[in-house]
Amino acid sequence: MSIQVKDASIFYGDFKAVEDVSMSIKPKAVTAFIGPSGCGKSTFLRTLNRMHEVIPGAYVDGKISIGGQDIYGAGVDPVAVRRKVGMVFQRPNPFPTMSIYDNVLAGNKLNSKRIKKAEADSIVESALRGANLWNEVKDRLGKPGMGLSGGQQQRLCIARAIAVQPEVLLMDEPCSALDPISTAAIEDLIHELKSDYTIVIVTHNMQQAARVSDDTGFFNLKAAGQPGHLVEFNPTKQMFTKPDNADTEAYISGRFG
Ligand SMILES: Nc1ncnc2c1ncn2[C@@H]1O[C@H](COP(=O)(O)OP(=O)(O)OP(=O)(O)O)[C@@H](O)[C@H]1O
Repeated sequence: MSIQVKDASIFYGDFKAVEDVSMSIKPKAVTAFIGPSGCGKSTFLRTLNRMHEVIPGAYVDGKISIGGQDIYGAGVDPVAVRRKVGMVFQRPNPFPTMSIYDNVLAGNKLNSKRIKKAEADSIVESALRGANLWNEVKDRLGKPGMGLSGGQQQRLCIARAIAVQPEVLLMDEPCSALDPISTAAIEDLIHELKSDYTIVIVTHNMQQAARVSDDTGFFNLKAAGQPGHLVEFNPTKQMFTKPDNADTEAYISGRFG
């Protein structure tokens, strides 16, 4: 599903963290957000599934539509939005007391009343296959999710996110806690997942943005304490070879940030 953002400004109480962002995110493609610390990448990402507003006093101005639906429209249930727009966080966060099997199903159990065993087994297998984890865990599905390596835990969290069949996957620095081999596994997975999902990823790693994304948005801050804004949004290839903006060029060539 495509995501259309029009004049979004994002607040924490009186503090405007992000100002006037407009962009069009393509369906079944990977879009990366880059930019220096504090420019509002994560804040903006969390507005795409209404996670921002769980912080008291936090709100969004402007319009955000996903697949044509205004997700902040009157009567829209934020829980339904979050079901459609899944999220994977920086640190793998499997539920510590749950088995691998139950971790994958955690979202489904919240959403629906009862799932038959055969259906549950099939959801678990296809989500774990989708997350490239099945072969590593199929013989120990009843063991705790916490017993996996960091990279496996992150793939388990991706399996949990895709088990509810979302349309969009948001990833907030999904590799920042991982070693290079696990990072490569997640990047390969992102590449495969984009044939089924619209993926938006925040990353500090510009090489990663260049490797995994089709489009890139560069966010920046005019000065500390000022709101972040979107400087440039372009196909990744162009962004990393011939950016439109001099500040983008300075950032990607490592002159600041
Ligand atoms: N819960 C919060 N309450 C108040 N202000 C916040 C909160 N979370 C973030 N901010 C502020 O909003 C601004 C944007 O932060 P955000 O974490 O979105 O930036 P970022 O670009 O993702 O940074 P980083 O790359 O360091 O993760 C910062 O000024 C930050 O201090």
